[in-house]
Amino acid sequence: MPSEIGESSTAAAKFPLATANVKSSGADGTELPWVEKYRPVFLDDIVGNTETIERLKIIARDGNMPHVIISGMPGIGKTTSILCLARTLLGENYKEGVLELNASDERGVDVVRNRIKAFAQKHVNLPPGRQKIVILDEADSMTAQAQQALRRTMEIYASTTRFAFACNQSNKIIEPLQSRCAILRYSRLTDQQVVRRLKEIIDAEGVKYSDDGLAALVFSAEGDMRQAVNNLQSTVAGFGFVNGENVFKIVDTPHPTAVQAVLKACHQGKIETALEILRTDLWDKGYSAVDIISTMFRVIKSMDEINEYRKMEYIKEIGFTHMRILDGVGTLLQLSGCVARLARPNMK
Ligand SMILES: Nc1ncnc2c1ncn2[C@@H]1O[C@H](COP(=O)(O)OP(=O)(O)OP(=O)(O)O)[C@@H](O)[C@H]1O
Repeated sequence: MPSEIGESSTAAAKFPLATANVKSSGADGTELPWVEKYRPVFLDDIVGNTETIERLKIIARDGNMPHVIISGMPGIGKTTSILCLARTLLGENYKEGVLELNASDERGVDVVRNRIKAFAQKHVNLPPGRQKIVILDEADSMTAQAQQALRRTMEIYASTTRFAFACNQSNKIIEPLQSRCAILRYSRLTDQQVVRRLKEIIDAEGVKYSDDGLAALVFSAEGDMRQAVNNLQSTVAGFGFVNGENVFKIVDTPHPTAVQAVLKACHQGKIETALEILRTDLWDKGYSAVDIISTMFRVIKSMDEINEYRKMEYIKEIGFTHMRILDGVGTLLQLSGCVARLARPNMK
């Protein structure tokens, strides 16, 4: 079945680089995106979600992989974990033993009926206790009909073929498939985990950086490692030096210091100052209302000078304004109203 072999070789080509053994450029000499260059090769290299990764390591050691669904937000290592697991389980048989299909491939009912079934029927010599693996990335974007068509295939060929689904929302996977799989949920990576990985890459690439640059990368990534690494690479490519200012220029979101200044002024009851900063440092610079309000939400959570009760009140107000903005009223007046309401309880 040449098409399946072709498919898996593309997959194999996607992750050939161990952290300790990195190639710096692609086949045509262009520099690889760092997310690919530093994509973990072994389960040990994956940062975060320790307990779940430990479970995968046990499966990798004992073989007999169950059908699995790995769900969680984007960029936290779901696909990478499955690829590492498949590589550990199948070793040199990876090419013939894996069929990887992602959202860019056609994955309708016909593909399930023909291609996946043909792969499941294909004979591949694997070590004892190992099965072929079908990896369905972004499985939540498969139609319900295509998912239905998988039900029987998964059962009939279970002795020779196992399925691994990666998705953002496991509830978009139909119940019958969920009940056939072990469901592993990945959580957002912590700031420390993102920092750790970024520092490894920074050291390996000899990047010049400052601590506020690192903090800005972590702040803007919100636990998404792919985003953090991409922003790091873009900042290096654009400015050669990673500091807070450069990172926020690259990610094009409001600088948290400006947003913090607005919130501080509100907390001190200085409404004119708050409105002035809102207008000149944020709105006039072209940031959208959604960007400003969502940065407000993230900044306020980390402002220790505000007591918990007041913080909750502020968050409620910011939340209501966020809703109105999402409803379509993203004007300066809307934001100014929010700022006024935040400042009011603190005014004499
Ligand atoms: N936990 C992690 N440890 C180390 N690197 C990671 C981790 N998560 C993501 N990365 C980096 O981000 C890139 C993308 O990760 P991956 O494709 O596994 O994300 P994903 O969770 O499957 O996202 P999506 O839901 O968008 O498919 C990897 O190539 C790797 O460089």
